[in-house]
Amino acid sequence: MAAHSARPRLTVLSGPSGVGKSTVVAHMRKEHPEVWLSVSATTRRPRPGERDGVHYFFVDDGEFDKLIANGELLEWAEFAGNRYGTPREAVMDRLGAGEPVLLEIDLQGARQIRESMPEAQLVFLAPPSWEELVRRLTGRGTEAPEVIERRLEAARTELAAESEFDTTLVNTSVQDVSHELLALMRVA
Ligand SMILES: Nc1nc2c(ncn2[C@@H]2O[C@H](COP(=O)(O)OP(=O)(O)O)[C@@H](O)[C@H]2O)c(=O)[nH]1
Ligand SMILES: Nc1ncnc2c1ncn2[C@@H]1O[C@H](COP(=O)(O)OP(=O)(O)O)[C@@H](O)[C@H]1O
Repeated sequence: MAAHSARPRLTVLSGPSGVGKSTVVAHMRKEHPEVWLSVSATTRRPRPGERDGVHYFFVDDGEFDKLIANGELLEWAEFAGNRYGTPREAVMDRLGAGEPVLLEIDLQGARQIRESMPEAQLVFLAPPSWEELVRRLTGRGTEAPEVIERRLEAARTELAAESEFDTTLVNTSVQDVSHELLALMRVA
Protein backbone atom coordinates (compact mmCIF):
# COMPACT_ATOMS: atom_id res chain seq x y z
CA MET A 1 0.00 0.00 0.00
CA ALA A 2 1.32 3.47 -0.83
CA ALA A 3 2.31 5.67 2.10
CA HIS A 4 -0.34 8.17 1.17
CA SER A 5 -3.24 5.73 1.27
CA ALA A 6 -1.92 4.29 4.56
CA ARG A 7 -2.42 7.69 6.18
CA PRO A 8 -5.45 7.84 8.44
CA ARG A 9 -7.75 10.37 6.85
CA LEU A 10 -9.94 11.44 9.73
CA THR A 11 -9.07 11.44 13.43
CA VAL A 12 -11.60 11.99 16.18
CA LEU A 13 -10.40 13.15 19.60
CA SER A 14 -12.87 12.70 22.46
CA GLY A 15 -12.70 12.67 26.22
CA PRO A 16 -14.43 14.12 29.26
CA SER A 17 -14.80 17.84 29.70
CA GLY A 18 -11.72 19.24 31.43
CA VAL A 19 -9.37 16.39 30.48
CA GLY A 20 -7.31 18.77 28.34
CA LYS A 21 -8.48 18.24 24.74
CA SER A 22 -8.27 21.91 23.76
CA THR A 23 -4.91 22.33 25.50
CA VAL A 24 -3.42 19.34 23.69
CA VAL A 25 -4.79 20.40 20.31
CA ALA A 26 -3.55 23.98 20.75
CA HIS A 27 -0.07 22.70 21.66
CA MET A 28 -0.04 20.37 18.70
CA ARG A 29 -1.10 23.04 16.23
CA LYS A 30 1.52 25.45 17.49
CA GLU A 31 4.15 22.98 16.33
CA HIS A 32 2.19 21.76 13.30
CA PRO A 33 -0.13 24.49 12.03
CA GLU A 34 -0.85 22.34 8.97
CA VAL A 35 -3.06 20.03 11.07
CA TRP A 36 -6.55 21.11 10.20
CA LEU A 37 -9.07 21.20 13.03
CA SER A 38 -12.76 21.39 12.23
CA VAL A 39 -14.53 24.40 13.79
CA SER A 40 -17.87 23.27 15.22
CA ALA A 41 -21.13 25.14 15.45
CA THR A 42 -22.57 25.48 18.95
CA THR A 43 -25.49 27.03 20.78
CA ARG A 44 -23.28 27.50 23.86
CA ARG A 45 -22.43 31.08 24.80
CA PRO A 46 -18.83 32.13 24.12
CA ARG A 47 -16.44 32.06 27.09
CA PRO A 48 -14.26 35.11 27.59
CA GLY A 49 -11.58 35.09 24.91
CA GLU A 50 -13.43 32.72 22.56
CA ARG A 51 -13.89 34.09 19.06
CA ASP A 52 -16.65 33.35 16.56
CA GLY A 53 -15.32 31.35 13.62
CA VAL A 54 -12.10 30.48 15.46
CA HIS A 55 -13.07 28.43 18.52
CA TYR A 56 -16.65 27.81 17.43
CA PHE A 57 -19.33 29.23 15.17
CA PHE A 58 -21.66 30.58 17.84
CA VAL A 59 -25.26 30.25 16.65
CA ASP A 60 -28.70 30.49 18.23
CA ASP A 61 -31.21 27.63 18.45
CA GLY A 62 -33.01 28.62 15.25
CA GLU A 63 -29.79 28.72 13.27
CA PHE A 64 -28.76 25.33 14.65
CA ASP A 65 -32.16 23.88 13.66
CA LYS A 66 -31.56 25.12 10.12
CA LEU A 67 -28.10 23.55 9.94
CA ILE A 68 -29.67 20.21 10.88
CA ALA A 69 -32.63 20.61 8.51
CA ASN A 70 -30.35 21.49 5.58
CA GLY A 71 -28.13 18.47 6.20
CA GLU A 72 -25.14 20.73 6.81
CA LEU A 73 -23.86 18.82 9.84
CA LEU A 74 -21.78 15.66 9.57
CA GLU A 75 -22.83 14.82 13.13
CA TRP A 76 -24.31 16.69 16.06
CA ALA A 77 -25.17 16.12 19.71
CA GLU A 78 -26.58 17.76 22.78
CA PHE A 79 -24.01 18.04 25.56
CA ALA A 80 -24.71 19.42 29.04
CA GLY A 81 -27.60 21.55 27.81
CA ASN A 82 -26.13 22.91 24.57
CA ARG A 83 -25.95 21.60 21.02
CA TYR A 84 -22.73 21.10 19.06
CA GLY A 85 -22.20 19.98 15.46
CA THR A 86 -19.51 19.48 12.82
CA PRO A 87 -20.02 21.43 9.57
CA ARG A 88 -19.95 18.81 6.83
CA GLU A 89 -18.64 20.69 3.80
CA ALA A 90 -15.31 21.93 5.18
CA VAL A 91 -14.43 18.45 6.46
CA MET A 92 -15.29 16.81 3.13
CA ASP A 93 -13.25 19.40 1.20
CA ARG A 94 -10.17 18.73 3.32
CA LEU A 95 -10.53 14.97 3.13
CA GLY A 96 -11.04 15.28 -0.62
CA ALA A 97 -7.74 17.13 -0.83
CA GLY A 98 -6.05 14.27 1.09
CA GLU A 99 -5.25 16.39 4.14
CA PRO A 100 -5.31 15.07 7.71
CA VAL A 101 -8.42 16.21 9.51
CA LEU A 102 -9.03 16.37 13.25
CA LEU A 103 -12.41 16.54 15.00
CA GLU A 104 -12.61 17.36 18.72
CA ILE A 105 -16.08 16.13 19.62
CA ASP A 106 -17.99 14.32 22.35
CA LEU A 107 -18.75 10.60 22.70
CA GLN A 108 -22.12 10.79 20.95
CA GLY A 109 -20.49 12.51 17.99
CA ALA A 110 -17.66 9.97 17.91
CA ARG A 111 -20.23 7.17 17.73
CA GLN A 112 -21.98 8.86 14.80
CA ILE A 113 -18.66 9.22 12.94
CA ARG A 114 -17.89 5.54 13.62
CA GLU A 115 -21.19 4.68 11.88
CA SER A 116 -20.93 7.06 8.92
CA MET A 117 -17.15 6.92 8.36
CA PRO A 118 -15.85 3.57 9.63
CA GLU A 119 -12.35 4.33 8.34
CA ALA A 120 -11.97 7.15 10.89
CA GLN A 121 -9.65 6.55 13.85
CA LEU A 122 -11.14 7.27 17.25
CA VAL A 123 -8.80 8.49 19.99
CA PHE A 124 -9.85 8.76 23.63
CA LEU A 125 -8.10 11.27 25.89
CA ALA A 126 -8.24 10.01 29.48
CA PRO A 127 -7.31 11.82 32.72
CA PRO A 128 -4.56 10.39 34.97
CA SER A 129 -7.27 9.98 37.66
CA TRP A 130 -10.83 11.02 38.47
CA GLU A 131 -9.54 13.44 41.13
CA GLU A 132 -7.26 15.12 38.60
CA LEU A 133 -10.16 15.49 36.15
CA VAL A 134 -12.26 17.21 38.83
CA ARG A 135 -9.28 19.42 39.69
CA ARG A 136 -8.75 20.48 36.05
CA LEU A 137 -12.41 21.13 35.31
CA THR A 138 -12.88 23.13 38.51
CA GLY A 139 -9.50 24.88 38.17
CA ARG A 140 -10.29 26.09 34.65
CA GLY A 141 -12.85 28.36 36.27
CA THR A 142 -15.01 28.76 33.15
CA GLU A 143 -18.19 27.06 34.41
CA ALA A 144 -20.61 27.60 37.28
CA PRO A 145 -20.75 24.81 39.92
CA GLU A 146 -24.02 23.34 38.55
CA VAL A 147 -22.55 23.24 35.03
CA ILE A 148 -19.45 21.49 36.38
CA GLU A 149 -21.77 18.92 38.02
CA ARG A 150 -23.50 18.23 34.69
CA ARG A 151 -20.17 17.86 32.94
CA LEU A 152 -18.86 15.46 35.59
CA GLU A 153 -22.03 13.41 35.21
CA ALA A 154 -21.38 13.20 31.46
CA ALA A 155 -17.73 12.37 32.21
CA ARG A 156 -18.73 9.16 34.03
CA THR A 157 -20.57 7.96 30.91
CA GLU A 158 -17.68 8.98 28.66
CA LEU A 159 -15.04 7.24 30.79
CA ALA A 160 -17.14 4.06 30.72
CA ALA A 161 -17.07 4.10 26.91
CA GLU A 162 -13.29 4.18 26.55
CA SER A 163 -13.18 0.65 25.10
CA GLU A 164 -15.17 1.82 22.05
CA PHE A 165 -12.17 3.83 20.91
CA ASP A 166 -9.23 2.59 18.84
CA THR A 167 -6.61 4.18 21.10
CA THR A 168 -6.41 5.73 24.56
CA LEU A 169 -3.93 8.47 25.42
CA VAL A 170 -3.57 9.46 29.08
CA ASN A 171 -3.11 13.21 29.44
CA THR A 172 -0.33 13.39 32.00
CA SER A 173 2.00 15.53 29.89
CA VAL A 174 0.52 17.84 27.24
CA GLN A 175 3.73 17.63 25.21
CA ASP A 176 3.86 13.81 25.24
CA VAL A 177 0.20 13.41 24.34
CA SER A 178 0.48 15.98 21.60
CA HIS A 179 3.39 14.07 20.05
CA GLU A 180 1.52 10.78 20.36
CA LEU A 181 -1.46 12.27 18.62
CA LEU A 182 0.70 13.63 15.81
CA ALA A 183 2.21 10.19 15.35
CA LEU A 184 -1.25 8.59 15.18
CA MET A 185 -2.21 11.15 12.54
CA ARG A 186 1.07 10.35 10.67
CA VAL A 187 1.95 14.04 10.72
CA ALA A 188 5.22 13.69 12.66
N1 LIG B 1 -20.75 15.91 18.96
C1 LIG B 1 -20.04 17.03 19.00
N2 LIG B 1 -19.43 17.41 20.12
C2 LIG B 1 -18.70 18.54 20.10
C3 LIG B 1 -18.55 19.34 18.95
N3 LIG B 1 -17.78 20.41 19.26
C4 LIG B 1 -17.43 20.27 20.55
N4 LIG B 1 -17.98 19.14 21.07
C5 LIG B 1 -17.85 18.58 22.42
O1 LIG B 1 -18.75 19.22 23.29
C6 LIG B 1 -18.25 19.10 24.62
C7 LIG B 1 -18.34 20.48 25.31
O2 LIG B 1 -17.51 21.41 24.65
P1 LIG B 1 -17.18 22.80 25.32
O3 LIG B 1 -18.45 23.45 25.81
O4 LIG B 1 -16.34 23.61 24.38
O5 LIG B 1 -16.37 22.42 26.63
P2 LIG B 1 -14.90 21.82 26.85
O6 LIG B 1 -14.63 20.81 25.79
O7 LIG B 1 -14.98 21.25 28.21
O8 LIG B 1 -13.96 22.99 26.77
C8 LIG B 1 -16.81 18.58 24.49
O9 LIG B 1 -16.84 17.19 24.78
C9 LIG B 1 -16.48 18.83 23.05
O10 LIG B 1 -15.53 17.89 22.55
C10 LIG B 1 -19.21 18.90 17.76
O11 LIG B 1 -19.15 19.52 16.70
N5 LIG B 1 -19.95 17.76 17.85
N1 LIG C 1 -1.56 17.59 31.12
C1 LIG C 1 -2.08 18.54 31.89
N2 LIG C 1 -1.65 18.75 33.15
C2 LIG C 1 -2.19 19.68 33.95
N3 LIG C 1 -3.22 20.49 33.58
C3 LIG C 1 -3.71 20.34 32.34
C4 LIG C 1 -3.19 19.36 31.43
N4 LIG C 1 -3.88 19.45 30.27
C5 LIG C 1 -4.81 20.42 30.44
N5 LIG C 1 -4.71 20.96 31.68
C6 LIG C 1 -5.55 22.03 32.26
O1 LIG C 1 -6.84 21.45 32.48
C7 LIG C 1 -7.88 22.42 32.25
C8 LIG C 1 -8.87 21.86 31.22
O2 LIG C 1 -8.23 21.78 29.96
P1 LIG C 1 -9.02 22.01 28.58
O3 LIG C 1 -8.00 21.92 27.48
O4 LIG C 1 -9.85 23.25 28.66
O5 LIG C 1 -9.96 20.70 28.58
P2 LIG C 1 -11.10 20.21 27.55
O6 LIG C 1 -10.88 20.93 26.25
O7 LIG C 1 -10.88 18.72 27.45
O8 LIG C 1 -12.39 20.52 28.22
C9 LIG C 1 -7.18 23.69 31.78
O9 LIG C 1 -7.10 24.59 32.86
C10 LIG C 1 -5.81 23.20 31.33
O10 LIG C 1 -4.82 24.21 31.47
